[in-house]
Amino acid sequence: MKFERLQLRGLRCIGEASLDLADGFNVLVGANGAGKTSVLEAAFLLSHGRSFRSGSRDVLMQRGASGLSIFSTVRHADARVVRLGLGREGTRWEARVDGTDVLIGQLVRECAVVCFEPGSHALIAGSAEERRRFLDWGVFHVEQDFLSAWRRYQRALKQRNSLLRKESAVSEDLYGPWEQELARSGTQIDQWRRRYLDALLPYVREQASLFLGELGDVELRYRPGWPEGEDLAGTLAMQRARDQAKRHTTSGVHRADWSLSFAQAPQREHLSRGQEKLVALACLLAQARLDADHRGEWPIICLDDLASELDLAHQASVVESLLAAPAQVLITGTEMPKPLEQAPNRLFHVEQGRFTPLL
Ligand SMILES: Nc1ncnc2c1ncn2[C@@H]1O[C@H](COP(=O)(O)OP(=O)(O)OP(=O)(O)O)[C@@H](O)[C@H]1O
Repeated sequence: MKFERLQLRGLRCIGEASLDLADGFNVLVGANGAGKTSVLEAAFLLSHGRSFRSGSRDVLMQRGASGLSIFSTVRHADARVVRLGLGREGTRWEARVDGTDVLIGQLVRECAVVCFEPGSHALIAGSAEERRRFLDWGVFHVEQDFLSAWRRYQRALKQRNSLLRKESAVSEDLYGPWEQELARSGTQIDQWRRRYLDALLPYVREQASLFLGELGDVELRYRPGWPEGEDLAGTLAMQRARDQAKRHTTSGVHRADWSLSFAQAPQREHLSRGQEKLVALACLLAQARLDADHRGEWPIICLDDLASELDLAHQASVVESLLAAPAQVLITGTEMPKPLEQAPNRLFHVEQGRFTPLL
């Protein structure tokens, strides 16, 4: 899939801009603070409904502006075209698909964007929440019922936690239905995640051998969030007294995690900072490839400041693998990335939120 014309208004330093994007590599070059990353942020926002660099969408709105909007047509591999919009007027955020109001969460069904940026190494070095988010994004795209199971799980978790936090004693019977729901939806989510990681492993191996061949073979390990082999309903009932003391649910899929280990770097602490970034990139591109095989088209790939994140040889192998994909890529830099000097499909010079096409 690809963005055709990306139209932005009132986003950070961008007053108004319209970018006609090409099929392959779109390179945005400009000084620090010029507004390059803001374009990637807009692309990501249009697919995920959230920014990759700040928790709140509201900070994206240009200071003093009355509204923010992002529009784009997305052309799919089967030639289907959808028009996506996301914006805020006053205090309300709204999303549209082909002119019809939709929930912001529905945008992700229409358009997939994968983004590698300076914060991406958190996938390896950050909290388990980052890794669960990565995993669930992948599962969501292959398992139709994932979202509804996830919502049922979250609702039951909220209810059980609120029972655990009650000051006065509550009947133990009240826990039963919520624990059964947690076990039912949680066990389903657990199975989907394991299946997804099994499917992802060959893709991770392929990407990792390209970027990190010196580290040897890679394995993925999933930790479910409760003792392996135990039944979740039984664990929850058994741990109720402990959870009451802690005032929250300490076991379940919301506590799961996964990790990678390489033959030559069995623990994360064995990786250099640069290797952490490369592992994160290998995982993101592996997920993009799996997604491409599943839906028959590549997600849109955003690479923020690749030249300062990776050395030249690794930049070249990333570019080479994406040229072969083929994917639409949006890439930023203070200078033209060397491996793209010969052939960017489109080049924009960025200055103070304005975009000048040079190619
Ligand atoms: N809410 C806002 N309103 C107006 N301007 C903002 C707002 N938020 C951020 N900015 C400004 O917008 C610009 C954002 O730039 P962006 O991060 O896109 O730059 P960049 O070209 O990617 O820079 P770098 O190369 O330093 O990463 C910065 O100059 C920042 O000060």
